[in-house]
Amino acid sequence: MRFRKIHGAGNDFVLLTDLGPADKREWPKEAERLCARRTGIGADGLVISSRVSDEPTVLEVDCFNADGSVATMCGNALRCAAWAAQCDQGFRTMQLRMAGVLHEATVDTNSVWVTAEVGAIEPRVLQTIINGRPTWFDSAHTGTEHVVAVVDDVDAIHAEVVGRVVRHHKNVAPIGTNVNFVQRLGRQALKIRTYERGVEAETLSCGSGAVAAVVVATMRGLVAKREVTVHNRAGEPLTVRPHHDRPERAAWVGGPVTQTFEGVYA
Ligand SMILES: N[C@@H](CCC[C@H](N)C(=O)O)C(=O)O
Repeated sequence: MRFRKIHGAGNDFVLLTDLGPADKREWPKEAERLCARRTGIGADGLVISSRVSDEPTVLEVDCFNADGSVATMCGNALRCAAWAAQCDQGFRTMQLRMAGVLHEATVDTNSVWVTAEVGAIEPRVLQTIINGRPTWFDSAHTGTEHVVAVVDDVDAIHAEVVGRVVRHHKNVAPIGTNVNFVQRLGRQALKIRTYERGVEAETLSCGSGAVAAVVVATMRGLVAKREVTVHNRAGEPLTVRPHHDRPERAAWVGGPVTQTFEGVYA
């Protein structure tokens, strides 16, 4: 089967497009196999994208985390799928459906933008000690579960260790959560580190996490209700801006997409 290895601002995926009817597999197991860093292709997730409508252009996009669990929203996977549709078929604007939710997408020269739905925001859902300091996390649903802590210095945090503890915290059981540590850099800039559920590790960037970070930072009055640049571990920032028509309910997230290589696997 042909695949693309592709990343959205450092969040990397194995991407399969327009599979034929014979290409049926047990996708959760396949995701685990393909995403394995040592024995597979290596990725944070497996993404399967198929065109289901021409007018308007609609892609059905499924995303599995590296452990085989289903991601109900993955901003970077959507951005990668939109990039590939532009590359293969020339579409610059399209809709993408993931887990039953329609997202808009626009492919510009240097950035691919998709929309994320903003749901419930809950302040202070859980607390943990970080570097000796009690630290609160707020939750923001951006198509999937995220908690966000605002801290002084994201680089001083052992994101992998604290992230794993918070991801399993009793207040977010049983489904758990993605965990974001955010530092304010100014009225329109944040720095972020994200521990991803389903990858069970820190990833280099997370689209829905960037939106959650901006939603929480806006609620706390730390950033302006405008475009915010979110600096991540990849050094390839994502930009989050309020949706023009539904600023409280949706946001655009945009940034680079890079294809690393293509291949064939058995
Ligand atoms: N990296 C993604 C989020 C992926 C989903 C997450 N791991 C989950 O299962 O909730 C993004 O770019 O949004």
